[in-house]
Amino acid sequence: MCLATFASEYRVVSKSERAVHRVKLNNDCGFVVKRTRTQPAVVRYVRFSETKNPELFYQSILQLFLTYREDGQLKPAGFEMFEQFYRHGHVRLGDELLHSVKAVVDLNRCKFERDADELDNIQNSIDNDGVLEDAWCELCPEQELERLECIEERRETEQIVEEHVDGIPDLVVNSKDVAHLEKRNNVLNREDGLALVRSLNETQMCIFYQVRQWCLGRVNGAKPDPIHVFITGGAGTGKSHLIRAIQYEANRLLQRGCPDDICVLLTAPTGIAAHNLNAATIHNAFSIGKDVRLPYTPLGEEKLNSLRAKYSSLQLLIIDEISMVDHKLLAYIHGRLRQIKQSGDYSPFGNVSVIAVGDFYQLPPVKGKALYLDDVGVDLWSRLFKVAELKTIVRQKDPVFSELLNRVRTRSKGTPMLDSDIEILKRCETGEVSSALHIFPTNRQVNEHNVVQLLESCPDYVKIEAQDYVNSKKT
Ligand SMILES: Nc1ncnc2c1ncn2[C@@H]1O[C@H](COP(=O)(O)OP(=O)(O)OP(=O)(O)O)[C@@H](O)[C@H]1O
Repeated sequence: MCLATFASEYRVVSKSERAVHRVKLNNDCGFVVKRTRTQPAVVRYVRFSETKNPELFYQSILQLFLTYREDGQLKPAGFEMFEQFYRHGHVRLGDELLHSVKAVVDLNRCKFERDADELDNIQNSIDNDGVLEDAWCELCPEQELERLECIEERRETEQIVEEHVDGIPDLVVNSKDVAHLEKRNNVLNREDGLALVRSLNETQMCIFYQVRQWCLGRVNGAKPDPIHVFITGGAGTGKSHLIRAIQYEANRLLQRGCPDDICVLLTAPTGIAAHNLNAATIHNAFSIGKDVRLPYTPLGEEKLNSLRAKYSSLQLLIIDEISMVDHKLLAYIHGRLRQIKQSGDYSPFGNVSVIAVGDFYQLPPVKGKALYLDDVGVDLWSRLFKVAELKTIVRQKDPVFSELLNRVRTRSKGTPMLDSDIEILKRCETGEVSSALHIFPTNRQVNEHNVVQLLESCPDYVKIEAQDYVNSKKT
């Protein structure tokens, strides 16, 4: 056996130790015993550099991995260098056959030197470039970030505990009377946030991670280009669910330590859409009037200053229900962000990243043209935004019904519906009068339904005739 095998499988027995199966060494050199462990022991030995000290390198590997009895056998007559013997020599082993020295050494060596080449490369790069100060951060930025966050969170908790121990009288006596915490209602706690992220399906997760990667790039100072993503998909494919997860994660990553900074802004074009998402309307968020006209009218200094202060940290804008945003409104968002961010060039949206979410099969803009129809002026939509599509309907568990909904969604006006689809929809009719939300195709039907509902819920109504008038432009 070679020296490395011997060192890993046997151990020297001290004189006083009475090991049962000890083996006596020749020339009165003491005793050894086979180790009882199932895995060979790790052997530590000096590693010489093959390029810098070739002679020592080859001598050491021959000593460790070739079977020999005397030192002279490692460089027999006829070989001037250990390397020569390693490469061209032959030895006769216990099986009486002639073996190449290289084959024997390499075979034994690979049992002990796993990943040795990688380790050599690392050692070389450390020798040449020195130790990287933040190596872990480069290798695995996400884990490093989370580690730093954990440290930060722990420090904060420790601080709070310390303050509590010191005992601030007002807070200790009756905290309810003297202080209250204001909860920001669109901020999830870590547990709920993680649960939300874990609930995403594969496609949602893929988009989520792309945005997360961008956020990490920003936080790590890599200055990635702004992203422009259009997340689309039919009703119930989980668009809003996904943006809630994105909003949570992007806020968590970008908002480094200042909870009041607005780094991620969630908006929607209409009040109802904004209310449902706990978001701001686009008009309100950017001080945009009701009737926007092009060319763009810049915002006055006073309002601009307050928006600059409010959005100084803004890095990501999310616009839900993008199907209701028209070209003019998008141009105004671009204009406002350019003014707020003082980008000084024509970079879209003042270099703020934008995630637009919606479904062009759903409601179009109240006035103006939908974004997928031809652009006016600068192209802020079709060439800029990358499309990410969610296809699986998660709102419905029944796959047959989901497919039906998808067919209804993409059906053009003249195409008849499948008989089987009509039959399934008819089966859903219960005939019951219900207070559930009703959807009608025309305003007239909506008004009729609303009046009926109103009279039912409030029979003692009083009718007051409205008097409408128009302000005279002269006065
Ligand atoms: N990955 C998921 N796993 C389980 N449920 C999900 C998932 N994604 C979304 N949901 C749920 O499916 C329902 C529909 O999702 P969501 O409202 O986000 O869809 P949407 O695409 O925004 O629909 P719409 O276009 O009608 O607004 C919600 O109740 C949501 O909680």
